Amino acid sequence: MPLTAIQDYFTGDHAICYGCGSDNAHGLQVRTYWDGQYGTFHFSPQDYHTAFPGVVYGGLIASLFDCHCIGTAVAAAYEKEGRPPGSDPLIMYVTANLNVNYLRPTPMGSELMLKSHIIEQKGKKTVVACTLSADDTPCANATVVGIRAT
Ligand SMILES: CCCCCCCCCCCCCCCC(=O)SCCNC(=O)CCNC(=O)[C@H](O)C(C)(C)COP(=O)(O)OP(=O)(O)OC[C@H]1O[C@@H](n2cnc3c(N)ncnc32)[C@H](O)[C@@H]1OP(=O)(O)O
Repeated sequence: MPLTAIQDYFTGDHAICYGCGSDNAHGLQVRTYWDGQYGTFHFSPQDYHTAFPGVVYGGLIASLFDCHCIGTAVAAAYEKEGRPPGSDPLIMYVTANLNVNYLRPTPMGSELMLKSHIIEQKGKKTVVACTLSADDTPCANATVVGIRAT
């Protein structure tokens, strides 16, 4: 597991994203740790992240999937090119498609774990799959299509 998340290499205009920008004080601060096979991210929902009593808001879950999977696509692209993360020329992806399945209510009060992996890397398109678990129980999964922007 790397000590530095891929998003910590993003600077300037690439660090303002609501989901993962380190310069966005109001953002979610998604951080993706890529080990060459899986991307991992832990998130603890706050009281205001609720949908109804005891259950995490689904839109928040979609946002976590979005930035974690795009971070996974970026990290995997650097690896595929045999370059250190963050090295020039900068690699960035945007989201073309985000598909979420809510499998069961995601409980408030537990740390959430997102685990992602690459389904496809072809040309400028990368497809990433991800599962979100609470207390080792999968609560949602997603597929994200990322398109290389830079
Ligand atoms: C400064 C400038 C750089 C900025 C760099 C960003 C920096 C950021 C830093 C932080 C990171 C944040 C991460 C947050 C993630 C977001 O929130 S990003 C914001 C939300 N997303 C957007 O605003 C994207 C809006 N959409 C677009 O700009 C364009 O539709 C896209 C996504 C670039 C694709 O357009 P395109 O390049 O013309 O794509 P095209 O050549 O037609 O298709 C390429 C491939 O993608 C597939 N594809 C295209 N669209 C779709 C789709 N909707 N569904 C499925 N597949 C699709 C095609 O089928 C094709 O597949 P193959 O035939 O190659 O197998």
